[in-house]
Amino acid sequence: MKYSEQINYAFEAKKPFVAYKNPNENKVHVIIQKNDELIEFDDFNSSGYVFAPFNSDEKAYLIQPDLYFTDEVKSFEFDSEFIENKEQEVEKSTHINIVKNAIKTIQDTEVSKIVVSRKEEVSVSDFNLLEVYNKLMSKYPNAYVYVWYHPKVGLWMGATPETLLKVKDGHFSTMALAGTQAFKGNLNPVWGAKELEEQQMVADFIKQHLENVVESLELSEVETVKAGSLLHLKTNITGKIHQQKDIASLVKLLHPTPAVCGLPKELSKMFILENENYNRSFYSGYLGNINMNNETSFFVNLRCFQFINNTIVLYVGGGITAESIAEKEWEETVAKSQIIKAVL
Ligand SMILES: C=C(O[C@H]1C=CC=C(C(=O)O)[C@@H]1O)C(=O)O
Repeated sequence: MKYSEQINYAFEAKKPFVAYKNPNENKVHVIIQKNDELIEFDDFNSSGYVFAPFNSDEKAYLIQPDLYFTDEVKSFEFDSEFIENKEQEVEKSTHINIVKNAIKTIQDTEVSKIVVSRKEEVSVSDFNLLEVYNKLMSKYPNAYVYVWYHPKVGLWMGATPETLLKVKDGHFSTMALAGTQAFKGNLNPVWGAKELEEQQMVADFIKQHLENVVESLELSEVETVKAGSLLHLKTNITGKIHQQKDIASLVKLLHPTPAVCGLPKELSKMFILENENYNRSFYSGYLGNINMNNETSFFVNLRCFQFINNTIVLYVGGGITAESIAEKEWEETVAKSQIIKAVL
């Protein structure tokens, strides 16, 4: 079956579906649900495709795999149109104020990191779902690239560099991803103290929280990874779990990770909910298949956007620590927004 035809068919017929491509894989996986029932996800023993929001108090959904197939991805050539960043003085000063507020909170309280994010709207006159999805796949081959649709929720797309949790045959893997700088041709650049510390906090958090609940755990050396035009720092964390049913507790421990929320988790989450001035919805939530082919693989919903009424709403954020400079944090979100705008 051809993924392009099936995606177009499901979208036009208003059937819930998801298509995704794993990092560095040359095939698209497609899951289509027969009816348009909106199924809430709250049982980690279920099987299908999970789409969960940042705030676990809001609803997560499951797409049932009534039809599941994979299809080869062809290679595509696209001209990259560059969408100019228009002046965003109001958005910029709002974001900078929230970042300054986060820095002050970090200086004055026990909070050590807060991820501050924002959304940005871009009007698109002729949005072609398949064309944009193909562009995302061809431009970001080492990302997890998905398009998710439910007629009662909406359309989301993204190309994320971050794994939340993978579990297969009693083995798990996750990652501590944080720190950002522009890629300028060098895959081994020098990293600043702020970025190294920010990433170390994420790795420490994951290690501390998982080591008491898993059978074994190993951390790799920190490495630099490329995500589109950006570089991040990453530690791979792998090991064994005691039992398959541990997946629920691992996800609850990890989500939202300090790469998208902060430290400590509850206080930084409270800051975000009180200060960001918008609802993150599914941005910085997680998504992926659960218990399909004996495998669960969840990714963090980053570098993503929603399509509503001829408008793209894209979501970007960055980790704030005591060392942050507000202006630079704004620029980091502008660079992250370009990853999406490059395919529109
Ligand atoms: C929160 C985002 O990125 C996270 C992942 C990698 C690097 C990040 C950073 O450098 O701040 C963020 O923690 C986002 O892209 O919206």
